[in-house]
Amino acid sequence: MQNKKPFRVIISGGGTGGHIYPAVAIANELKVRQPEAEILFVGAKGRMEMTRVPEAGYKIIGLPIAGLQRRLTLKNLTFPFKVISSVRAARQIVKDFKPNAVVGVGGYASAPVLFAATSMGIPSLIQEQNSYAGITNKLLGKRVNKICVAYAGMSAFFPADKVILTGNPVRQDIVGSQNKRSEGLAFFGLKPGKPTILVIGGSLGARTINESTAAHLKEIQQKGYQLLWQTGKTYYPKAAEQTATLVETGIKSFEFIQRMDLAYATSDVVISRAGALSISELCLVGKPAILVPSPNVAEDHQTQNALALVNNQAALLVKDVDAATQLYPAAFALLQDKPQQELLSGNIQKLAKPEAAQTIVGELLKLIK
Ligand SMILES: CC(=O)N[C@H]1[C@@H](OP(=O)(O)OP(=O)(O)OC[C@H]2O[C@@H](n3ccc(=O)[nH]c3=O)[C@H](O)[C@@H]2O)O[C@H](CO)[C@@H](O)[C@@H]1O
Repeated sequence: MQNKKPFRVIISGGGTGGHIYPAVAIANELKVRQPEAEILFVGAKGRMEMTRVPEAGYKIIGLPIAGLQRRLTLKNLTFPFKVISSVRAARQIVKDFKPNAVVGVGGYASAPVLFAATSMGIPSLIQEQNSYAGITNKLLGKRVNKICVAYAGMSAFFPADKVILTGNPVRQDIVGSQNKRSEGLAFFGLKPGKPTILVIGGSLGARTINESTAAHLKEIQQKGYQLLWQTGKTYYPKAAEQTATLVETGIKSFEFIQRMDLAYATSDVVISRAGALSISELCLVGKPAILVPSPNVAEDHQTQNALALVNNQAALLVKDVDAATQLYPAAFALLQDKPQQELLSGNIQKLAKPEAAQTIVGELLKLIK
């Protein structure tokens, strides 16, 4: 299929920030290298990408696709129909947009779009964020041309000749966030002299981390610390109530933080889930971190993500089951211990891959040419 310039690229996938933001980072880098390129996102109706992608300045179309529920529910009866209509819709989108290449970043929409594109012979690339590949990406790996990964040893899941170790692409504003501390303090209304804890529960929030944080709010205040606490949608109304009288002392809760670059820049210690993108971002910003891997993800891959850091003395780990008793004692101890902060910060920075977006876009452009 011959296209006239400017060339066109579809980026498909989403579901959570860990899939959406690498996609945005790839799109941004593509725009830097090829300002004329037309980029279309394809996501899943009702999921986070349908708001976050337009916020980042890109057009998105939603497919009716949804996941299969692990429990037996009536919703599962509609699953095959949603898959069929999504595959049809994906084929039509690919036919209409006539992309020169298609990128898949994981999440529900990735599969039908890449399936359609590869069956039409359109060059394609997958970006796999985790150290463990799910079933969909394993199947797609056989069909696509290239697979950009963030961890060594991924040829256990994919054909070795297609795998390229690039790292996870991180948004440029986060890559350059080191010098934004005063901007961050002003943005969040915090004081320069007080140490700040940043709490992030992945893009959807984390119940255990939220509960431990709620239980320690008084102590955080008494110790003179500030807090930026991202709770996710479900917990936010409760957290907003719990922090209402503490806001003046620099203890603040958020459903979602748009300016993660400023949140990282402002913080002294970070408490976080161990999603692949959070890990990649923490490496780039070089923050001392305590990771609490989610126990609810496939093959316990967040523990694997976290251990890659912990085994290099680049982060601390508190298990989800121990969070209630151990998380904040560990955070308070770390805030008191400058040498430990410096050790973790130095080591975590060594694992950063700041060129990931550039390398991936380089591979994509090679495919198009
Ligand atoms: C529960 C679940 O399935 N988690 C998976 C999901 O992670 P999930 O999306 O939760 O988390 P990640 O840590 O990978 O990425 C979060 C992304 O959202 C951004 N962010 C987060 C909070 C916020 O308030 N504002 C904001 O912008 C972060 O900066 C980051 O870019 O995808 C990851 C990548 O495939 C996986 O490793 C995780 O295991």
